Amino acid sequence: EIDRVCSDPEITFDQLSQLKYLEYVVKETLRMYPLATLANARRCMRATKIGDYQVEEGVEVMCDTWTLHYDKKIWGEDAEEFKPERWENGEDHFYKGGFIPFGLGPRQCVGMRLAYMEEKLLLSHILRKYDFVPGPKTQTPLKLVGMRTTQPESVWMHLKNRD
Ligand code: HEM
Repeated sequence: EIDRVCSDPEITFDQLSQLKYLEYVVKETLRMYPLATLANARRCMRATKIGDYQVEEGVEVMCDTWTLHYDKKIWGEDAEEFKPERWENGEDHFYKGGFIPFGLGPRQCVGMRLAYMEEKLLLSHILRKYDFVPGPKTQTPLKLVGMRTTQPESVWMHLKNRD
């Protein structure tokens, strides 16, 4: 896909928008590894009821993004598998609010579009020249570390020249 769409040395914004499969890969990665889950906490400003739960003013409420992102009722029996194809029918195909790596609502991550663009741009430049190949030091599954944001403990990969 990248070879077909990005034929010039420079990669444009329009070309990035055409990289649909790469977008599915990025989304699927953010589903399986949501890296900033503590960021979408909220403080209740006025006592209210959410479903069966009474929430008092001042209480901090946090959604468990990890559980949501692996919920088989939303994603299907293959929720544990890395499957970019599941995004082919668009995001609206899933339960709204089931995918929240950037939070949701008026305070949703203001950098979301920039983050998508950066990830796609960087990956396209690398993948045009190299294949990622696992080596003896590659950690599988990834061991995540961190609290407010998480990242893999190590990411050892070999870059194999595609020429
Ligand atoms: C993959 C990358 C990123 C992830 C997963 C991420 C995730 C998040 C999450 C979960 C929130 C909380 C949203 C909520 O409360 O509903 C947030 C907020 C925020 N993010 Fe990001 N973010 C990313 C990249 C960025 C970038 C690149 C920028 C800026 C250049 C940025 C700036 C912000 C700011 C300013 C807020 C606070 C927004 C507000 O409270 O109105 N983020 N982000």
